[in-house]
Amino acid sequence: MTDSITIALSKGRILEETLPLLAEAGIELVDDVKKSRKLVFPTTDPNVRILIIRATDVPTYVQYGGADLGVTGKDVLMEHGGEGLYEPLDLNISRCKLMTAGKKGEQPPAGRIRVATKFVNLARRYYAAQGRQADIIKLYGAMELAPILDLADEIVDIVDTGNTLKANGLEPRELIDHISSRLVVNRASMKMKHGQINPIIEKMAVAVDRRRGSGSE
Ligand SMILES: Nc1ncnc2c1ncn2[C@@H]1O[C@H](COP(=O)(O)OP(=O)(O)OP(=O)(O)O)[C@@H](O)[C@H]1O
Ligand SMILES: O=P(O)(O)OC[C@H]1O[C@H](OP(=O)(O)OP(=O)(O)O)[C@H](O)[C@@H]1O
Repeated sequence: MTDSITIALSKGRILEETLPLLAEAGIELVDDVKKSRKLVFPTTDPNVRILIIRATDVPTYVQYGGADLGVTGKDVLMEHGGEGLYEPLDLNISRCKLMTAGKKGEQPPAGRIRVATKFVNLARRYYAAQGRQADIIKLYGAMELAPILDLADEIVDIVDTGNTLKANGLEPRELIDHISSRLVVNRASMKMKHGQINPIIEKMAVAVDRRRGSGSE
């Protein structure tokens, strides 16, 4: 029997950068996602469908089996914790850095530090590992405003070109980790549906290697 496979993706850069890799595994969207209000999409493989959900929800859907596979940033995975998930493949897409940042020319306080971020769990772990006392303030976006409005001394956020920090009078401080997007797999699905999931992983791995080799990332 052929099981059906559900893949969770998020709109935006992850969707755009994952679709060419899935195409090399024979999985292509039939509809134009941008023009649709649907959340579940059929693909050219009758046994595979794609869910379009919020980036931060991808690990949760895969953990609880709502999706068998998903693609998510390492930052989101670090924040989620990774329970119930296999992480078999670094897709080498949506690359960026997870950093601390603060007001340009300002030093972080010597004692307790106030940190604004949407990554509260990973920020807590990071400052604890540094032996620094930190009050973590949860925000859902526009973290760059927090130091300017004196809500926080520092932020923990994604940095790519550094333009967003610069445009808001901030500068990067410490590198927490290099980030790229990962393929994640539900642990039970990996066992029960390995006959279908393994070939998808293998074909995507070949596509990732080829891109690395040709320098197109
Ligand atoms: N400027 C960037 N350059 C490269 N990669 C990035 C950049 N910003 C974020 N990413 C990576 O892409 C992933 C998805 O980011 P995206 O902006 O599409 O979603 P989001 O807005 O963070 O999610 P949500 O909609 O849940 O708030 C992030 O988790 C991160 O790994
Ligand atoms: O260093 P840069 O090249 O400026 O990129 C960093 C910005 O990119 C991301 O935001 P994005 O543009 O994805 O918008 P979002 O906040 O809606 O996710 C991230 O949250 C930073 O704000």
